[in-house]
Amino acid sequence: MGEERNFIPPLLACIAFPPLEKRANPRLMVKVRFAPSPTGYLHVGNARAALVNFLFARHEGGQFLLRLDDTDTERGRPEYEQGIYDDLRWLGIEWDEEAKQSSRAARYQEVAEQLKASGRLYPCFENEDELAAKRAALIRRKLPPVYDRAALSMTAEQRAAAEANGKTPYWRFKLSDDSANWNDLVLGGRSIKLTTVSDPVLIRADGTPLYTFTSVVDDADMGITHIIRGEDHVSNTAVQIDLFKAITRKVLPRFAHLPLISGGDGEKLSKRIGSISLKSLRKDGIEPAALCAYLARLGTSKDAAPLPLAELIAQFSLNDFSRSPPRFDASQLLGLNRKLLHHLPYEAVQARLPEGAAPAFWDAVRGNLDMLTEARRWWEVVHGEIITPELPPEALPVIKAASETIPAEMTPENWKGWAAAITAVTGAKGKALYQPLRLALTGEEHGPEMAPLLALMGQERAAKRLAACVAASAHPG
Ligand SMILES: Nc1ncnc2c1ncn2[C@@H]1O[C@H](COP(=O)(O)OP(=O)(O)OP(=O)(O)O)[C@@H](O)[C@H]1O
Repeated sequence: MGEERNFIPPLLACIAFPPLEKRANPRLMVKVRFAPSPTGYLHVGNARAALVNFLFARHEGGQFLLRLDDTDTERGRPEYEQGIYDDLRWLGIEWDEEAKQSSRAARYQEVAEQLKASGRLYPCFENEDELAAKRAALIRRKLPPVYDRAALSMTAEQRAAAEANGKTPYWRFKLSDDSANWNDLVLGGRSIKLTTVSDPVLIRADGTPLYTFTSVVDDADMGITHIIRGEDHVSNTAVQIDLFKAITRKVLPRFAHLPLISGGDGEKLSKRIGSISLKSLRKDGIEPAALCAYLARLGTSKDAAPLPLAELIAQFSLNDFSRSPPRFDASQLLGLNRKLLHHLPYEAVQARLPEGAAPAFWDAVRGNLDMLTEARRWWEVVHGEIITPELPPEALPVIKAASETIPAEMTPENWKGWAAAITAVTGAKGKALYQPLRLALTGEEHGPEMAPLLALMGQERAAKRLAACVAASAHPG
């Protein structure tokens, strides 16, 4: 883990975090966790949960734990696990500690035995059909479909008889008769009467523990002080608070439930169906810093701004989050990506530019990129080949005059004088002058400023392109 913790993506290498021990006040140590299941590649909703936990931890000088909920052996896969590490590192999210639920089976077993001994975990034998029939009967009587605890009143003989008949019990947690109250740091005050909730199943008939249980045991054991997660977990919270009190005397963690992000069309995101994954955004050329800046402010009262991670940490507050669910807006993310690229120094992108690209190239093109991958196209324009365009007859005099007046050396300063010389020969100005020239020299209608591009392209290449354009336009097809 040592090496992994020190990994800082090149883009963020300029931002130094003080070592944890210098920031932390052990008495008030905040500790949060991001607990994804490796059942698919992280999507933007998961990334937001991870980022908000990370920003909160760093803002408070606390610790950030990455905990893999890897008990779903059917859907979990090693490549998804690797994907989680890769995606978080790509975003610049470092974790201080790592845990895996798959290695904690003995501990879950131990806590389950304690709950059984105290009578809070009881065996049940009803199958799905029997439970569905009970629920339907309650609904017909207009009563809430809460489990009737029939299994709790079984005698030892009845249990033994059920097991002798080949039934294996699964285990429910006996909820208390109280209310679970919490002051949600995003949603506000919440109170849920536990008598309106069914006793949750914590252990399946095959002995494997369920998320509701493992998550509480881990949060208690690992000293989590704040549980920041998506609103999809809010229905678990009342039960988990009761369970937490049953297994430990520790202080309850605080809760913050963030409204879920929906897709561009309002659809629900899911790892399992591969919604807007970080992997695909990375492949599309989105900068991790742009995604962080976008997600840090999504669903908050603040406007998105292309801020570096250190600034997002400094300005972070859970109070900024609104209670309404935000939508993922790809065009806003792209806008931030663009703004961010414009300000990135050469050193931050050098490794991802085409081989041989120097600072002058980056300075010439960066103002014109939506994504860094587009730099390759401009590299071709200045150092490679373009498709020679065919121009309409009225544009030909400009190109011919350009060929005749081309300066012996192509420097950024020569561009204005050259354009004036073409005007003097043809009378063409403004769009009538610049449009055909740009097309003939770059093959593109729009792009970065011509002066630095031409200097990079060089006199010889420019002259060849003008000649080829004259030939192609004079003999179209
Ligand atoms: N659309 C979403 N918006 C914001 N947070 C989300 C969204 N979906 C999941 N999360 C949060 O991401 C974290 C990781 O959750 P989890 O691994 O269960 O993801 P998931 O996408 O719901 O997975 P799956 O599709 O496999 O059920 C949790 O805190 C969860 O609340």
